Amino acid sequence: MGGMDHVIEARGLAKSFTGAEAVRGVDLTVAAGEIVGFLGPNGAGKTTTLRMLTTLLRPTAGAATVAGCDLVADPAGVRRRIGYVAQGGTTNPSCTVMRELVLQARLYRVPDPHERARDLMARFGLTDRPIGALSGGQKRRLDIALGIVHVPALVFLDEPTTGLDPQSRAEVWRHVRRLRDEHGTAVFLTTHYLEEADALCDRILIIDRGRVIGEGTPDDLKRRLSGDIVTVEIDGDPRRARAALADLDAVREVQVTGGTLRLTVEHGDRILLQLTRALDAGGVEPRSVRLARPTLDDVFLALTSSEVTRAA
Ligand SMILES: Nc1ncnc2c1ncn2[C@@H]1O[C@H](COP(=O)(O)OP(=O)(O)OP(=O)(O)O)[C@@H](O)[C@H]1O
Repeated sequence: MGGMDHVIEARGLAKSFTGAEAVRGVDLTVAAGEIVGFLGPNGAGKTTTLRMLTTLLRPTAGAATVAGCDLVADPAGVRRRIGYVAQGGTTNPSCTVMRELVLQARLYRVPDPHERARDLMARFGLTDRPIGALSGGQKRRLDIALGIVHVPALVFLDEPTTGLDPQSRAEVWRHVRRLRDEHGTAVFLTTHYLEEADALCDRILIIDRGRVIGEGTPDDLKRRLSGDIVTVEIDGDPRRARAALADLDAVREVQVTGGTLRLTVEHGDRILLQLTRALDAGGVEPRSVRLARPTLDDVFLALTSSEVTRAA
């Protein structure tokens, strides 16, 4: 670990406010070009962690390297090298899109501010209008364009699609993916939408009560929870079906309800054929076989509510 392959490396990052430990020792790494989502219930410590990583809040303990600079020793270096898109943005409604982009480009000493502004407008599908006249989705796209005007290797997005309709949300996701795919930009984002984390993120960190309690790709997290669920409907004797499946290692659990078998399996996509062959061999004809994965909502609820039980 370490070196230029990681744009964030944090160890034991903590923040106490008088009377409250908001973040209690967070370790995290983000690789170059990675899209990482930070999820957690209200008050979990997401914003506090994000504010520490973007130098807006000084950690009480711990250390981090962000975009190659030491967070505590060189906050100005971190600020120059990262992009930060705050919740709700900070733009002036009477200013126009072009002017705002040019100003931001000048602020970051981008070589040709007008050229850069035009390029970003084309890329984010924006025309030059007063910012106050933009739709919610266009405004968010402008916020992101402003955050990356200086081509940072890492951009922080705080709840990038909160309040947007599904279509505008999908549009923002498409732009975030393009940032990564075309420019290798790493993205660290907070979100309350599990569907967003699932669709957009390479990796997810789940934080609760100031600690990271789960981490992995969306698929890893779902698999770790309970495996996949295969539902098999049969016409004949369910006992016969159960016996036919008894020798399959990948089947962890079988529940029978009438003519329906609900199997908990490892890697459902890989064993579907094996499963139907075993049924064939046992002389059982399935009427239907369906594969379903647990959703990220299931994972999130299981992790955060088990934490509550443990603490109680
Ligand atoms: N300036 C502050 N002074 C005192 N306590 C604070 C301060 N900022 C945050 N906290 C507390 O720290 C904890 C974590 O807050 P934080 O805003 O980081 O959570 P969050 O995960 O971002 O929540 P949300 O999803 O609601 O935005 C909360 O209990 C909050 O009340």
